[in-house]
Amino acid sequence: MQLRSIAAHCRNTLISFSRRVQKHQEGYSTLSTESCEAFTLMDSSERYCFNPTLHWKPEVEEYFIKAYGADHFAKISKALTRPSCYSCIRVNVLKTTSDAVIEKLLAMNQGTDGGHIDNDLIHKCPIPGLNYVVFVRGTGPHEIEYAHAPGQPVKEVIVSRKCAESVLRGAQIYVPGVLACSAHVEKGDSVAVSVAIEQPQHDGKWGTGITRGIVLQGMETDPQFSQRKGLYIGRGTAMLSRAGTFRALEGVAISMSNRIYDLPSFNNVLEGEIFLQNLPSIIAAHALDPQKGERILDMCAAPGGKTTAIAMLMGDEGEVVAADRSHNKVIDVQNLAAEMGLKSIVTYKLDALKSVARDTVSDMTEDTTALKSCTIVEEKLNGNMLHGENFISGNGNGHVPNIKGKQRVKNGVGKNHFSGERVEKSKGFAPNSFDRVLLDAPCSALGLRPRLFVGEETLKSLRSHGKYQKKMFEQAVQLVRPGGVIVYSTCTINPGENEALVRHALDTYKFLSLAPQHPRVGGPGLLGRCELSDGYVEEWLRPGEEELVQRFDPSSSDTIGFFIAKFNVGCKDT
Ligand SMILES: C[S@@+](CC[C@H](N)C(=O)[O-])C[C@H]1O[C@@H](n2cnc3c(N)ncnc32)[C@H](O)[C@@H]1O
Repeated sequence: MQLRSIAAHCRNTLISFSRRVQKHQEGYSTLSTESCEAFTLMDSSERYCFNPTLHWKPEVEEYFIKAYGADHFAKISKALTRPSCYSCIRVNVLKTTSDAVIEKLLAMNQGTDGGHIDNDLIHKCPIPGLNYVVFVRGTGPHEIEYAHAPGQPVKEVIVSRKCAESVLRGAQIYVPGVLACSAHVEKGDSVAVSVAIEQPQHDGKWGTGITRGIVLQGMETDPQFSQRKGLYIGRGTAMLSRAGTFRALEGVAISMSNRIYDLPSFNNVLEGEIFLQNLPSIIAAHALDPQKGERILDMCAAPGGKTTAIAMLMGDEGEVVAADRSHNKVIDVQNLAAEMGLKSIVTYKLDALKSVARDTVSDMTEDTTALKSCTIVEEKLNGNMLHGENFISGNGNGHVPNIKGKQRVKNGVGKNHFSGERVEKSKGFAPNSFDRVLLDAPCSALGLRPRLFVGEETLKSLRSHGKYQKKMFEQAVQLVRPGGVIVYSTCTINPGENEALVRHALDTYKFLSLAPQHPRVGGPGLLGRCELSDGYVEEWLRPGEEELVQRFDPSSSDTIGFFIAKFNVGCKDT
């Protein structure tokens, strides 16, 4: 009962925050989705809006409609095309406080790309225990004239879909993102910016039909004209001429001055003190409930958002083992840990499918961490809880993870143990050697927003994510000690990667049970099962289980689509 009221409070808080924010928006010259559509109908040839539609493969649409119902899925689909209108900043409380960060951001009075931050737009997260998280509100959608001035010929630029997705999140337009441009665009010209979204082509493949560098003819005479309707993302100033843009290999091509969605960007702002992170990701770290002195595994860690959140929650005392299969991404984790001044993070390059050391005995002789972890587990099982410093100091000899490539020298790298040139490869870890494991699984990412194209997703590709995740989960189950915890999370709305994984886990590993999560902000999971026309059956949650998982729904509050399940690990002999 108490849990339910806290959950309701948290959900209401998030929703009321969204509403407050909507109200706030009304003070600006903004346009709701509905009025935007009406506006398009009244449209003169010079005025456009941003109102894209996601086109799903029919088989995928059928599946999601079975899961959510047609209306709900249409709302989710529409919400995914818009950016979330607040930036969520996790403050590094080991270095500073949210009050100090708010003060500094207000003193700067802008994000890096010029978006203004004023008092009304910045709030501490009201969810109990999360007041170290700061929300900065963006604005939009705004009504922006397509033409620079009434009656003037419009100079236009079309950018790639990936470029537009970043621009909608606050980025500038870089040279590689520009696909097409009007003739005679010179440096300093004001240009209208639209996005080209993949459409089915004559050969059956998806494409934009645009050859990079083509000249836009302008308005109705242009073959791409109809494709730009409803896909206008704002105006900017050309930083290069047309010829310069298509000659250059890098650099800013268009500096955006008027955006349909205006979100502050925090690139290079307060490095080490803040980290931009979606709220559900922060909540996933809380759900893991890491304790000081514990040994935690983050199996798919890069770029390190949750790893560093976990280390921070542990007060940087204990050991957070961060693994990823990509060498360069492991370096990203190292850099982030160094930047945030976190000493408890140890990084490895490791395929999560091979996380359990195959020959535990011989590997332990090669891997001092594995050897040490066995001792730790034994001592823990004997009731001898060790402290974080013990873990770290024992880790020093020959186990110094290193930074390769860009080294950030800000924020006291000297205090950190990342100082050399290598990425350590791991041969896997001993069974039962972690207190807690986070599997933030690679997934279809169908919860990330804004997303302007999903046409490449098939039922087959969605199902293959589910298979891959089950294999990784099997490794997680072996690595966590009896009495430990596994948190599984994804950033997708696909039940096949969420509820179906939970069903599989509970049915396969009888010693696992779903555990309550704190805080509880997301909604319930999906109950029942789904049978598709190809005969494929997917089992989801059973009554009583739905309130134990967290499902973040982009159509019901201003969030990315996300899913979190927490498992308690019982005695594995049963
Ligand atoms: C969802 S992202 C993780 C995000 C990260 N947890 C964070 O919060 O910053 C998934 C990560 O899994 C990694 N990955 C994909 N397949 C993997 C595998 N077989 N083994 C280890 N890592 C893998 C990818 O490189 C990617 O960095």
